[in-house]
Amino acid sequence: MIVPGDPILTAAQMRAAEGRLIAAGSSVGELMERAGAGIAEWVHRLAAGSDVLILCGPGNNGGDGYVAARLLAGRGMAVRVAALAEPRTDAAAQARARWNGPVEPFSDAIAAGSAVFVDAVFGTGLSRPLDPTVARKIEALAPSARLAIAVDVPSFLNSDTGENLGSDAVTPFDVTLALGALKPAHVLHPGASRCGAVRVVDIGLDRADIPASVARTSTPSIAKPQPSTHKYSRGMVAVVGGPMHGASELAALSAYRAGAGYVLLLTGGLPHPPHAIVRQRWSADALADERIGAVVVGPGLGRDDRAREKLDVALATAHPLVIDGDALHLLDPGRLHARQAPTVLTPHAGEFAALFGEEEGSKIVRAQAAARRSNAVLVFKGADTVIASPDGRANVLPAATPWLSVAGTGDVLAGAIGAMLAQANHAPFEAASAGTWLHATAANMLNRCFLADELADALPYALERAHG
Ligand SMILES: NC(=O)C1=CN([C@@H]2O[C@H](COP(=O)(O)OP(=O)(O)OC[C@H]3O[C@@H](n4cnc5c(N)ncnc54)[C@H](O)[C@@H]3O)[C@@H](O)[C@H]2O)[C@H](O)CC1
Ligand SMILES: [K+]
Repeated sequence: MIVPGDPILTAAQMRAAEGRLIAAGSSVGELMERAGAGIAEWVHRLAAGSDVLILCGPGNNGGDGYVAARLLAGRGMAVRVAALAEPRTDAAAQARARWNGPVEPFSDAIAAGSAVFVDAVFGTGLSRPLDPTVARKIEALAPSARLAIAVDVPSFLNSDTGENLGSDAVTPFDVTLALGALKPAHVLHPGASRCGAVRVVDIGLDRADIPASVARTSTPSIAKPQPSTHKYSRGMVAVVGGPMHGASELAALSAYRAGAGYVLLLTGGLPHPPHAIVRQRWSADALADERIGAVVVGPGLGRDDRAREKLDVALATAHPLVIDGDALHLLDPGRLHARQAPTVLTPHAGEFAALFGEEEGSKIVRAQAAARRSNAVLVFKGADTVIASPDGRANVLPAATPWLSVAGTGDVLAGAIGAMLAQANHAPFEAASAGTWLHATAANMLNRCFLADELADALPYALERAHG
């Protein structure tokens, strides 16, 4: 149900892919020519005749810049080139030698500025924090230009993590031209918000030859109900409630809005709208119904002994399980290995750190490690969301609308994932990815101040898009 999205490669994976192309007969110079040609094409199109300033660094990112400069000048554009340092790779030195125009000192170019600014200072090779004066200069040029374009990644970003290794300026680029494939910096916070629109430039990497285990989430393919469909085949979701009724109500509503056929809310109480939610009191055998396709536990559960008992019952069932909110605070993730049915955990950064510690590495790497350790699918939430499977696959959903920062949206996410997980033909990683996509897409469609209830109500419109 998840259509493979654009692959996301680390610097080491990019180097390995480049190495395979070179082993098959290409040279670094040829790859750089392709990269430079792709950049020149985009800059030519976007600059619409304006003059262009290209800042080149010492490595192959700078080499791409020299190639683009030569090709743009060849197309009659006014191009200036400035260098931070002399080329340090053979390919970059050759690219510079083929650039016939002058190379200005870095500081002079900064002072003069230009209508279109192309940042080819550092790419995937940035290995340590940038000299702050250099970082500040790059970041000063971006807002002063009519258009700021980054080659591969904005030069102050750690390509593998999306961390800012420069100054704290937040001015984004307008466009980032990712060479060959996306990098984590294009999808992970804060890098993603500095990149502007990201376009992938083809440099001849064969899609079949590059790792696809980490990808940007694409639109899932979710089947519409068919004439033979009945409420249980659409999925029965049981939401285990607790003292905070609103949270479990939201999860239950959301499960229906994301397409579930039957939603059981285990809180008891008098009937009240929406009447479609079947309310029952909690009992130790409340989850015994074999028709239950997924259980959601955590929203509004509380953290007392009674909550712990309910979580224990849910863990002991053979139902797929979404563990969210309060239940994450009660959980020992080591226990999940004993479960036969799949488990999805939905922590935000604080809950993630409490469960798995503050480990090194990008959000993708940390989510992958936690998924392996706990034998669960991880939905590591935040401005960006990483969905990781114990088998090593990961999907990244770049930042959705910041209007999501309101109470109850996490409960809506848990319910949407529950609905996806409850359908018999949905595997857990795909279900978690699809639920996360529906949630973000509904929020992006609203894209204004909303209540979590309204977000749940918008899910059917996102679902419609996923029907193709
Ligand atoms: N991989 C591919 O398939 C292709 C990549 N291309 C482009 O090449 C860059 C990566 O090139 P690389 O030479 O490895 O790295 P950089 O250009 O990013 O710079 C490395 C250079 O800079 C020095 N350095 C690193 N950090 C710092 C720092 N903080 N301050 C000062 N200097 C620093 C480092 O020592 C090196 O000397 C990739 O992004 C693409 O743009 C190809 O052109 C096409 C194929
Ligand atoms: K760059």
